[in-house]
Amino acid sequence: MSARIIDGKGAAAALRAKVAVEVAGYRAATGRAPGLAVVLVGEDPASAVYVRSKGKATLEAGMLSFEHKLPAEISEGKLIDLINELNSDPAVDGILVQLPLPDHIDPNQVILAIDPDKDVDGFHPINAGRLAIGLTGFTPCTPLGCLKLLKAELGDLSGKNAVVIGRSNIVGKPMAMLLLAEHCTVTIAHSRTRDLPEVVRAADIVVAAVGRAGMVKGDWLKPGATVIDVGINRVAGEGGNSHLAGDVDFASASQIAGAITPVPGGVGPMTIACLIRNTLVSAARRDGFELPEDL
Ligand SMILES: Nc1nc(=O)c2c([nH]1)NC[C@@H]1CN(c3ccc(C(=O)N[C@@H](CCC(=O)O)C(=O)O)cc3)C=[N+]21
Repeated sequence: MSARIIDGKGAAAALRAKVAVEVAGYRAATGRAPGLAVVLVGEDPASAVYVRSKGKATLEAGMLSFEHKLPAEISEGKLIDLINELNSDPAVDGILVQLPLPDHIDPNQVILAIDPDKDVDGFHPINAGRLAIGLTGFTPCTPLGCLKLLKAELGDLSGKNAVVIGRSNIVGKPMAMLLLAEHCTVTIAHSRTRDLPEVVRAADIVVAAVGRAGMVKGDWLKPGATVIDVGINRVAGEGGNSHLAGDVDFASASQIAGAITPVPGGVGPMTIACLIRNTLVSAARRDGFELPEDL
């Protein structure tokens, strides 16, 4: 084991503490607390767990949490009615609709209904466009968390070769945009990439977001590379047990990488910390309350 283990859990706790300090200042200045509305449709147990930890983190930061639990059978129209109410509710600074949604609801229609200036997930096309052209908006929480870990580890990223494996709207594409804005040379690899191991071997920075447990092996890595593992895969073990595994084969990768995030305890906790951060940013923008540059 030669790699440094990047402590995402610790970094997330530190970010949440910084946010809490700023929330206190915001409340003192404005007489109100930032509010996050989380909408959960149906009873998916994994989603229920995430929603609970988001609610807890929101309250711990001194913000208000509004949870809306809707039955799986709710129509797309009724869900959008709720979003419209939240859009015009002055107590709500951020709106998050937990994905995935049931099959009869088109997630694109739902995301389009969210006021872009309350879209703390950064999933609305307006925010994707703002990110792409360098305007102020909201950056999706998982890639933002990855970027914060990378900058804490490496400092200036300018000129580095970065390979993002995965091209989702939620992680891969916005991650590539963020790294480009940091002046990296960015390659987006995906399931049809030819000779992926060779592509990855050129990278100083590897962000793996493919959803396949253990896919990225140690011998794919340039020695000393910084590896950010976004994967959260539940893997069946012996005796009906299961555990979480990343997209990177940690045992082999940690022999070669310079630094690597663990799963759990890496990117996941940063995602939630960045959601809290984005909610405060939303509230602060509405009131012209100044936040530290680097929050
Ligand atoms: N609109 C929307 N926004 C999201 O941000 C969103 C979503 N929908 N749907 C589901 C995914 C997943 N997600 C996670 C957040 C934190 C952890 C996390 O903290 N994971 C812990 C482990 C948790 C465990 O033990 O299960 C860790 O990696 O250490 C994981 C996953 C946010 N998501």
